[in-house]
Amino acid sequence: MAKPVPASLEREERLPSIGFLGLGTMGTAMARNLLKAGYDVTVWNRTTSKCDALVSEGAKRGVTPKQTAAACDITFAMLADPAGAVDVACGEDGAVKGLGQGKGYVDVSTVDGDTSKAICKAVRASGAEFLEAPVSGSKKPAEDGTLIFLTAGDKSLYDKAAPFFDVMGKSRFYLGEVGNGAAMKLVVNMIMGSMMASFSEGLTLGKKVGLDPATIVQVVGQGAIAAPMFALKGPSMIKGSYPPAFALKHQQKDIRLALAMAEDVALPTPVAASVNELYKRAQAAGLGDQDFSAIIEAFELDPKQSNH
Ligand SMILES: NC(=O)C1=CN([C@@H]2O[C@H](COP(=O)(O)OP(=O)(O)OC[C@H]3O[C@@H](n4cnc5c(N)ncnc54)[C@H](OP(=O)(O)O)[C@@H]3O)[C@@H](O)[C@H]2O)C=CC1
Ligand SMILES: O=CCCC(=O)O
Repeated sequence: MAKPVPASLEREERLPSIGFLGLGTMGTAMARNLLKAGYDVTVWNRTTSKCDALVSEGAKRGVTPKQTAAACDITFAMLADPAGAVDVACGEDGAVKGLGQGKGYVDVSTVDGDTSKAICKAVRASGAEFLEAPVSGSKKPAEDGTLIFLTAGDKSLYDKAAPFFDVMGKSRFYLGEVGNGAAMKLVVNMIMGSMMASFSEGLTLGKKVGLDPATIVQVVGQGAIAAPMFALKGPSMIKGSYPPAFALKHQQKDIRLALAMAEDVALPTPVAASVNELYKRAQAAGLGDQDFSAIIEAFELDPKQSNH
């Protein structure tokens, strides 16, 4: 559901032009909401055909991240992982080469703090401002404009980007220094990945001892451990169906980054460490592009099995 046209649009003042780099599951939905809100949006994706739909809906087509950033006031980036985020920001035709004084770069990818700080350094060296803003919420919240933005970095850019966050999301947090947004996101996803693994383990045990998995989902949904995630994913999990909203490979990346963050502060994380082994086992069995709820399959896989 598109949000109402911002009041500033009705005053016909020049609105900031927006670049959006990375049109995967999340980026496409987020950029579409900015377009629907009436903003001037230029999109770019490594696989260029993924831009076609939004261009047909009125977006401009960016040629490279550099050209896109040069043409826009504020550029968002929504990439798979640290390598992708660095490639797009700092690579051969990276966005940083198109940035400069008066421009802003908002990286909404889920990466580690060190990656975020490295991109921030390169962006600020161009004279532009930087904000990390990873999001909580998956495909449907991205489509519905109900994401939660976990931001950190240049406060003045946070203030400039606030109307865009409010089009794409339901809430936003400003967490101070660069790295704090990444840390908050990794903490939340470490918890979420462990919750999903525990839910999967319980469903598998219940099935083994003869319980009806659908009834387990119902009972869980009515008690103290009820969670929207279990209600959303449970019915398809028990049918062995895992339509990708949040790919298992990205959840494993997030847990891997969270474990590294814990290592940096010498904190033992036995739960996440064991859960990570399950995600790695599922990924080795070829489930990486399935939804992260496919983790349930890991309990019945041969630990030595690998499809790679
Ligand atoms: N899906 C979800 O529920 C959520 C995901 N996230 C995070 O958001 C980010 C994006 O997730 P999602 O949209 O699901 O991921 P997708 O896998 O759907 O999309 C990944 C995007 O990154 C691009 N990409 C990857 N590597 C590179 C590279 N080296 N150079 C240029 N572009 C690259 C892909 O381009 P191409 O199309 O060419 O492959 C694609 O546009 C991830 O960090 C994820 O952890 C955060 C919250 C929720
Ligand atoms: O990083 C993606 C997690 C998905 C969600 O927050 O529901």
